[in-house]
Amino acid sequence: MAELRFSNLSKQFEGSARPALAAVDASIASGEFIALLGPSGCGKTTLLRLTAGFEKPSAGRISLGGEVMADETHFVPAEAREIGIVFQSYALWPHKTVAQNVSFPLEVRRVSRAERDRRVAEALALTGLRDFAARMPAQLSGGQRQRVALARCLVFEPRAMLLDEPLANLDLALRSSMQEVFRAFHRRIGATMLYVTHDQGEALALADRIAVMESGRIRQFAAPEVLYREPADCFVAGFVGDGAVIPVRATGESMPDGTIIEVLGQRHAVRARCAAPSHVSIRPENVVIRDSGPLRGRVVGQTYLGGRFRLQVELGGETLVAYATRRARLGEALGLSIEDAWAFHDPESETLMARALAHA
Ligand SMILES: Nc1ncnc2c1ncn2[C@@H]1O[C@H](COP(=O)(O)OP(=O)(O)OP(=O)(O)O)[C@@H](O)[C@H]1O
Repeated sequence: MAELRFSNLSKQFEGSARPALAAVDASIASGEFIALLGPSGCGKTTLLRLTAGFEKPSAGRISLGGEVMADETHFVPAEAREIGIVFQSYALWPHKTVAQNVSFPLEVRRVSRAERDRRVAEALALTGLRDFAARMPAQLSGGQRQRVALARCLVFEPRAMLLDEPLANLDLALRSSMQEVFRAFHRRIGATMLYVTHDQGEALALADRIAVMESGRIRQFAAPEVLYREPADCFVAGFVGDGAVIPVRATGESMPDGTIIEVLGQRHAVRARCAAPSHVSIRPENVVIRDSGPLRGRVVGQTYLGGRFRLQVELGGETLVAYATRRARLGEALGLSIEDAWAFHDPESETLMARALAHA
């Protein structure tokens, strides 16, 4: 498996006013599991298709294992890149058995019969399909078909694997069991994986790092817990996870690992990496319900999540999200304090949020 690198990568489709990808820079280490996450039309599939070699970049470079796959002067065609692809639609041959489907990439590569049989058996064992070798795709469930697609991809030992919403066609229960299959599969073979998804739960559960995309750009590329705890801007704070994103006034007073801000009519100590934040991301865990808290809010919405309630609490024209262990009354007044929230500087926020909403 090989390192994958995008340098200043752009794609402008003919007749389109805005670039589908705008100067994307990112490096993916060998063996990393990366999720591309973002709203519809943000450029996820375009980045995957450029990596696969189905499209040519308008500018910039893609390299794999230090070799240039595409730039202004080079273009390695898709079939010569040795990249495996798993589509949402499975794309299996309906008239071939499971074993024949998995064997196909090896036949194309003129691998000997004995070696083919050995590698197909290994790929079927790895994906839990040993007992299904002789079945036809029509005799399989959606999850089993997707495992055939996975086996067919890994059988030729690709340099990287691209997965385009591979679980989007499956029902909720099957999705979570297939997530486990993907995770175990990645642990076993240590493949470099680029996984496109709309579903942030899936991205947070599976990926080593997530690239959050918006309008053809990567807004933040970080581990799931960093995206959640330390979003770089308003778009990421609003798109990943739950909670409120609120403009603040910086006081200029610093403290270890943070600063003091004014928000909701009070001063609050927050975590921050900049001296003058413009916004705060307040996750539900950051809102502590306590009678003695300095803030007073009113419950305007409530959802039972199983084990706890998700409350929407309005104060000062903003709506915070809090978790509670007991049911609240709509309209009930609660004392609150804000603890361990994260503040950041994002001058672009308003334009970005407007753009994202226009796409939603
Ligand atoms: N072949 C094409 N010709 C013209 N425009 C295109 C083409 N393919 C994609 N686009 C445009 O490029 C932008 C990015 O599209 P892309 O399919 O990469 O988004 P996406 O993030 O994968 O969206 P989704 O989650 O809906 O699949 C969109 O504005 C889309 O309309």
